[in-house]
Amino acid sequence: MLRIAVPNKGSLSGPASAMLHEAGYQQRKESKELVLVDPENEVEFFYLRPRDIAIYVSSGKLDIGITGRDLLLDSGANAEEILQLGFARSTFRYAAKPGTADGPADFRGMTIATSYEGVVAKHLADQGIEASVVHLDGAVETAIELGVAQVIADVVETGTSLRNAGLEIVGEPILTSEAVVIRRTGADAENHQVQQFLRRLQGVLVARSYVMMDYDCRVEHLEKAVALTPGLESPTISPLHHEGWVAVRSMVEAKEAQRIMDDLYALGARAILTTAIHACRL
Ligand SMILES: Nc1ncnc2c1ncn2[C@@H]1O[C@H](COP(=O)(O)OP(=O)(O)OP(=O)(O)O)[C@@H](O)[C@H]1O
Ligand SMILES: O=P(O)(O)OC[C@H]1O[C@H](OP(=O)(O)OP(=O)(O)O)[C@H](O)[C@@H]1O
Ligand SMILES: [Mg+2]
Repeated sequence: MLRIAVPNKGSLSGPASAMLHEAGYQQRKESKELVLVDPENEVEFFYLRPRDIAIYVSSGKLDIGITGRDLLLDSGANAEEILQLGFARSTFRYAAKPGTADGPADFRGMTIATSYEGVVAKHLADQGIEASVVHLDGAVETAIELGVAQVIADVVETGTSLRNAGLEIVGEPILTSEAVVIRRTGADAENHQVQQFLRRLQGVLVARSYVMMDYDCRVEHLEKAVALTPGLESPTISPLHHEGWVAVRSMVEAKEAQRIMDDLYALGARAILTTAIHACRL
């Protein structure tokens, strides 16, 4: 049975469970459930604090886990990313009151508040900056107003939290993060169950970002049309009863679909349809 760690709270929890559900796995119905066995898929899910997941996975007690790249790096655990999942995207950045610092070099002697001590201590050490780091569990933006620190290092998505606290970003992003699947570093890459699990999640990622496009076009326009819709492998071309016309079927990126439909129409293609993909194995 494959043993998988899933975030039980916070920004990662809902989207992770939704993705697993979309991939055909059973998911817990109550947020208090800590373990769920899915016998049909031979998988056991452990709902754990996102911050603890890399530690469980690196210990070898669980085969794989879903967590944030920033949490993985902060933990220092012996685990590695094997798939990027595209949700809980964020950057991790320094921020301070305007006029405090132009860049990290100005942090010398200052105190930096963060929930990600591991990441911050390493970043400062790599740059040779001596500053104090104070650990806070959350709502780090308030630390400056309350005089606990002059600088914070925190997760930034829209920047709303920083703006509301009257803070501005200092320097370049320390890292960019998203939800990732992790396994213990050096674990058997060929493990059949893990490979199957990853293929299912990859199927969800493709189904979410691609649509199937069908259209009819004149044979003499086919080359140009196919250049617009090359597909992942190659488009399917079928003859039409109407001579001189073919039907084309190809996967296209959902965010490009409307532009491609306009371009195909301008080329003379007609009956241009897109349909959602519900599941897929590439
Ligand atoms: N506003 C956000 N937008 C996108 N990703 C976020 C956001 N806040 C946190 N994350 C990401 O979620 C993960 C942190 O999960 P965690 O559950 O610890 O934090 P949280 O969502 O802030 O919940 P909590 O309220 O428990 O602090 C990290 O990978 C982080 O980058
Ligand atoms: O740039 P934004 O879109 O504002 O998002 C970033 C904020 O979201 C998270 O906070 P959360 O609400 O989880 O509270 P926390 O600080 O207690 O973790 C994160 O810690 C930032 O504070
Ligand atoms: Mg948070």
